[in-house]
Formats: sequence, structure tokens, C-alpha cells
Amino acid sequence: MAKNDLVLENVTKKFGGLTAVDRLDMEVCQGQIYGLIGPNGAGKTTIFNCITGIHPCEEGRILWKGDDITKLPPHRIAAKGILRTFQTIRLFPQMSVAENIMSGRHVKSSQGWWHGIMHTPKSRRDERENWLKVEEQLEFFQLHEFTVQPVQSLPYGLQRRVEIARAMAAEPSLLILDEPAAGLNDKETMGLLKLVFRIREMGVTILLIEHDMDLVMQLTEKLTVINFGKKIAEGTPAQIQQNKDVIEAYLGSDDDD
Ligand SMILES: Nc1ncnc2c1ncn2[C@@H]1O[C@H](COP(=O)(O)OP(=O)(O)OP(=O)(O)O)[C@@H](O)[C@H]1O
Repeated sequence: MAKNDLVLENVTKKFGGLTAVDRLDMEVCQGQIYGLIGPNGAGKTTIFNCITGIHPCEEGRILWKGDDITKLPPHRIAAKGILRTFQTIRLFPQMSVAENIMSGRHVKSSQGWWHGIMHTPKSRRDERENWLKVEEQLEFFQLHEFTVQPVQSLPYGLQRRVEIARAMAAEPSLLILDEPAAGLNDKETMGLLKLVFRIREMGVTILLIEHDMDLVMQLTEKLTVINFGKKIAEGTPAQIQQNKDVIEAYLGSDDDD
């Protein structure tokens, strides 16, 4: 039986008088593709922000492989192997595809700034390894032909791919994807589906928010559904599709379809 990698216990996040996440419990197992869904404004991105240390939660605990990461800053959480992408793409638009992917390597670098300035053997070793990892991502994500192109010149679908490639360059154990299919056409969405399965085959656990329900149902093994910050259901995609509370949350309580 796979062990729980990520455990949220009673996680609560408030913005002034608004409780965006309300006493949430959730467990993601090693190697799972796990979905977090819910209507607009339900609190999904806030949960990702709590996990990745952007908005530390006021109550509850977040455990990663048994370690309490609740109060850690984002860079320490990233260094533990939890990497993410954002709902709106956050790349360096004027930098090349390769440079953007390389920027993901900074969490793996342990050397002091003087190594870089002095071009020490350690810094040269690090640089070689970093470029090797960038090469691997260019290959894996089929981005080779765009290596030196500025990211801003690429179509949106490719930019999304670069963003995932940058996160993968940091060699994550948990990859968190915030609406990875947003803005993609059908062909690109199919490509994304295959990519996510291949990333999981590499042993990476995946947690994602997605509004494209066809994609969620095909991709995920387990889902947590939230509404107004509270968990309203949890289960396999088949169980969630039948769940009355979920149907109501998405369609409203009217029984008209
Ligand atoms: N930094 C913030 N300050 C104040 N309120 C916030 C902040 N971030 C989110 N909220 C509020 O918290 C609630 C949950 O927002 P969140 O973005 O987590 O929802 P979501 O489920 O990700 O929505 P969507 O699917 O539309 O992206 C919303 O009411 C939102 O307005």
C-alpha cells in the first residue's frame, strides 16, 4: 500500500473575514494523480498557496513525507521537492526557452555566490549538470526546436509546456499543476494528458486543479471536491460524478438537469 506523501490536517486559511479554506483534511499518496476541483472561488488555488508556503495557513498542519512543512517559506518547500505551476503563466517572456527551464534549477543549487564569480570547479560541475538537466527537459517536452527562442514568441500551448518543463528541471517529487489545460485547444489538451501520465511514470506524484472535467475524469485517480473552502466530497472520479452534493455545487440546487 502506497504511503501518504502529502497530508493536510484541518488546514484553515482566512483573508480578513473570509474563510477561503475551512478545516480541510486531504491525503495524497505517493505516485498518485490527485485532483482538486470545485466551483470558481471555492478556495483551490489558496490550498495550493498554503501547501507551497505562499500563504501560510493560520490553523492546521501540512505534512510532507512525515515532515511538518506548515511554517516553511516557499524556497524551503521547493527544495524539499514540491514544485508548482501557476494558473496564469509566470515565465520570463524575453528569455529563451532554455534559459527559462534553467531558471528552475536554482532550487537545486547549494553553492555560494563566490563559486559562480570565481568559476570554481564546483561551479563548473554544477553548470554542466544544470545544462544536462535542461537538455533532458527539452527532449522530454519536445521543445528542442525552440531552445533559443524567446518564450514570448511561442504560442500559448507551448508556453504552458515550458512552464511544466521548468518545474520538472527542479526534479520534483510532487508536481502541483494549477489549471494546466486552461487556454489549451483539444489537441494540446490530449498532449498534456499524455505528458502528465509520462511524468507520473517517472515516479512523480501529481496534484492538480482543473476545470476541464473530461480531462479530470480521464487523468485523476482520486479527487477532493471543495465548495466555499470546505470539502464536500472525496473519492474516485466515478464516485464523484454520482455525488449529489457535487452535482448541486456545480449546477446549483435547481433540479433542472
Ligand atoms: N490574496 C487574497 N486576498 C483576499 N482574498 C483572497 C486572496 N486570494 C484569494 N482570495 C479569496 O479567497 C477565495 C478563494 O479563492 P481561490 O482563488 O483560492 O479560489 P479558486 O477555487 O482557486 O477559484 P478559481 O477556480 O476561480 O481560480 C475567493 O473568495 C477569493 O476572492
